[in-house]
Amino acid sequence: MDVSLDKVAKSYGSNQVLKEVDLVFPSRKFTTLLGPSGCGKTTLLRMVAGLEPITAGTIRFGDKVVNKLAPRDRDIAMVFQSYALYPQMTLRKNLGYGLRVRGTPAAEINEAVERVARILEIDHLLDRKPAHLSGGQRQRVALGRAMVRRPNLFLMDEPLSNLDAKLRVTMRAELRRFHLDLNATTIYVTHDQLEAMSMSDLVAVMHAGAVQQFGTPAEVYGKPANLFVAGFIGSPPMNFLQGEITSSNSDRTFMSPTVSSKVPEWSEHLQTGQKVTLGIRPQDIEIVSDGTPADFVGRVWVVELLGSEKLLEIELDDKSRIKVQVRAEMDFDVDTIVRCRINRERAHLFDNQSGANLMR
Ligand SMILES: Nc1ncnc2c1ncn2[C@@H]1O[C@H](COP(=O)(O)OP(=O)(O)OP(=O)(O)O)[C@@H](O)[C@H]1O
Repeated sequence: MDVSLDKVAKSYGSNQVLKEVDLVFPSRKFTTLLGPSGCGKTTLLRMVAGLEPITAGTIRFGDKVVNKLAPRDRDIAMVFQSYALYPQMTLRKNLGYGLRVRGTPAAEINEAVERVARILEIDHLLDRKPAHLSGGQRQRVALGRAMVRRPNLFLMDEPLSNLDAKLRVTMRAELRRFHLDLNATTIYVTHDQLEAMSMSDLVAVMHAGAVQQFGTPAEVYGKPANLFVAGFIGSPPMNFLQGEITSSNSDRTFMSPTVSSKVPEWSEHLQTGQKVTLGIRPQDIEIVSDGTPADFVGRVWVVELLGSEKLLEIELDDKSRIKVQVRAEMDFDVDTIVRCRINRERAHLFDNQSGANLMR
């Protein structure tokens, strides 16, 4: 069942927190709403759940308009940041709660609870109470409670944000695996781009109450629609440089006071004199040896070891800095002068007025 939003908007008084949003969450896909705090992701999720009335537009589950449908009639399961388990109940009771209040026969509840507990590998804990569980185990119980009912739609709002960093990474893989096993339509909210990139089939990048780009993780990373998406996705983040397009003969070049880089031949719609921002990821800059043509030259300002890579911060003449990622074996002392080349097939140029990516 697809979930579709058609010009869905939300205002609190005069404060418009969601502009007209058009989105389709495809059936059986794991789709993430990703964006910084306050961009409206939770509000959007709560509107899909029916917990928040919509100001304008239409929400459909399949062909059915659900604008006025009460949450309990939408056949959804929600998992929140706070697990909201019942402390006085055992896990078995916690997991079965949703079925019990619907009057499901005891034998059926038991079977469903045990099936889900096996999938989540918490079957040996069923007689314990939540206080005697670790954070990760509690999180699984919260997920299990949502899974027991086999809902049409899973809605999850930052379910991993209360876990420590290591467990969060483990749970990311587990959630992805649950999704592959259950194949239920899932809408997931997070501000953590690594979480979104690692788990999702599709990502809607949101900013200021609007969807900036909707695509696969590879698309939003490799072909960011605008400056916001380019800066938000990717770690370490993309470098941005202000400059303009110049031409001589048939060549066009991005020029700034410190950087000069030829522009790919296929980027035909760029105008001479156009003010642009060049975006380049630290992985897409290479340090070249003396004598090789370079796009810029700078001084190593600081070196950070990231594990199998090193991140160099290079200071240019105008004191601006560019991050360059190299293999950890490569040695660079601070204050060394280095020559750098931009991989121009991977560079992006953004219009300074609209922020739109001119290279798409
Ligand atoms: N009940 C409310 N009344 C008034 N304004 C609200 C209400 N709920 C949310 N807002 C405002 O709507 C905007 C979007 O909030 P929302 O919680 O959807 O953002 P978010 O992207 O989920 O952020 P976060 O990750 O911090 O929860 C914020 O500016 C918030 O202050």
